[in-house]
Amino acid sequence: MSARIIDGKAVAADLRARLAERVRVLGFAPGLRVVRVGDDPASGVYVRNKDRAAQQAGFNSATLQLPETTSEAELLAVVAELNADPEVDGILVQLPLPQQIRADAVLRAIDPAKDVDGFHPVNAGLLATGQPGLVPCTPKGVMHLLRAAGTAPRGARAVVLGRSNIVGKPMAALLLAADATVTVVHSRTQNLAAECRRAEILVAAVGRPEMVRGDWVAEGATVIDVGINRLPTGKLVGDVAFAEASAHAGAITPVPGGVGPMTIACLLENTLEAAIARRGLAEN
Ligand SMILES: Nc1nc(=O)c2c([nH]1)NC[C@@H]1CN(c3ccc(C(=O)N[C@@H](CCC(=O)O)C(=O)O)cc3)C=[N+]21
Repeated sequence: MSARIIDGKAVAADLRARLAERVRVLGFAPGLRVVRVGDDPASGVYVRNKDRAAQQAGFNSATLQLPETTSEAELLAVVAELNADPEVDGILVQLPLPQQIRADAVLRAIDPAKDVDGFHPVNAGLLATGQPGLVPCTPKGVMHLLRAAGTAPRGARAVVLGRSNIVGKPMAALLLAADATVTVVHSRTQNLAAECRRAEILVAAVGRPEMVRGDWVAEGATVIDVGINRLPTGKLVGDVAFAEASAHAGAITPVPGGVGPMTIACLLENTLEAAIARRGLAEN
């Protein structure tokens, strides 16, 4: 079998167009502020793509660039200012942060109502308990991709490879909320390949280039590759060996052009949701 390719770029463009239309109807520009400390290379492309997407969809978006030497207190002061600014609906502090700053302390300082990354413990807890809140962008984007691929989670065996707070855990919670039978596997799991081979939906989010081989993929499975790894050669690859996996999967996301663009579109979706909720508006 040769898998259908799930076109994340197209699904993201479609979502962004629908968000732009909702923003137009609402008649104001939702405010997004991204805070970047230092210049971690993983964040560079992301910040540029996000700024362009936000402007095009009618958002009021800006990136605050702080020096690598910024102290935790200084960053917390910036967050407090953004929390207090009525024009700001969404705040995102780029990770990773320099080592003198405790990421957990910063994430906890963001107003949960403006936490468009969905990383605040309040939003994580709301998701874990099945209550409405802001949901992390990457797993939210994966749910959109499954819908676009025609893969229904209900009753399906889903395996999530990776257990980070940013992707793995919220991904498992979303799949569970959508009635999948969810298994989370990780670096200490015995016989990873066999566990993955049981999956009808396989989400790879470990950050290890091409770790998932062809024989880890069940015939006809839907494979979602969250990894974005740059090889020493400069080539961008996912956590899945794409060519091998495509020989078994029914549908698969590419890297680039899969989950990455969805993360950005969902950041805008979250910012719009936050703007509507914070301002006490309803859409009709
Ligand atoms: N608080 C926080 N939230 C994040 O969501 C966050 C972060 N920090 N720090 C950095 C990572 C990285 N990240 C990406 C999102 C989209 C693409 C993306 O759109 N990639 C394109 C192009 C990639 C390329 O050409 O280099 C693609 O996959 O097709 C990449 C990377 C979000 N991150």
